Amino acid sequence: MSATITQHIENLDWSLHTESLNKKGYAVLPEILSDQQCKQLATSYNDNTLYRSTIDMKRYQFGSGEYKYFKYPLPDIITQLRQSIYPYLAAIANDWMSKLSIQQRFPEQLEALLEKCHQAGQIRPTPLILKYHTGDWNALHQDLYGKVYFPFQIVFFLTQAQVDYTGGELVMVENRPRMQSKPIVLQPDRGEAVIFTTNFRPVLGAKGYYRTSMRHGVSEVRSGERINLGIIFHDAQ
Ligand SMILES: O=C(O)CCC(=O)C(=O)O
Ligand SMILES: [Fe+2]
Repeated sequence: MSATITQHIENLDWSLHTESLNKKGYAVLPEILSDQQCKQLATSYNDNTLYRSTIDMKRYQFGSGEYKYFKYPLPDIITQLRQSIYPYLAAIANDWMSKLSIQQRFPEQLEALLEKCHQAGQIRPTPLILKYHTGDWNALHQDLYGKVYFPFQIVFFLTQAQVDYTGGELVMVENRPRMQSKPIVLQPDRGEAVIFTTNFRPVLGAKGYYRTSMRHGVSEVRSGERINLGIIFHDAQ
């Protein structure tokens, strides 16, 4: 694994990000990717040897825009990010399962989670790269892809808001049982990343922990071109 990415991930303030995930269901990671890395990943959108499929979002009524799923073996940088971030999130995931009295526990290393996916017939890689132009958007959704799913995912911003595009905010909606939903709207800088809840998280109420579920999407891009990298940890059916 590349020392620089692993080191960089180790040096993040994980107690701060853990607190943010526990309190809000998301955390913004500062300056994860360099401008050069963002540029390289964004350019690789056009290299079709890297992908297993291309999705026209309009065709599936997912919104408007296009995305591509990477094939295995993933580009090194994606493998490194996925492997080095996973253990921090697995610890939080297990704490969440225990708070919600759910038996399930997640392994400490990504390889073991992927093994579980494979045993469940989920063998296709899920990291993806998304490209939106003026007028494009992404409907609110969840990325579960099968019985085995990890409660966190990450989206990396490869283009710069107000420079490369306007609009195109990352939108999250938290469904609170018997209450109105909470909207969250973020527009991080290029190189930053947002970790968020894939499905649900524990919230402490008067009678103990209850679940709130989260969906995410992207508001309409008003101008320009917006390219993001999504890292989902479980494989798909
Ligand atoms: O384009 C975005 O910011 C969101 C992409 C997305 O839905 C994902 O990464 O799962
Ligand atoms: Fe998504």
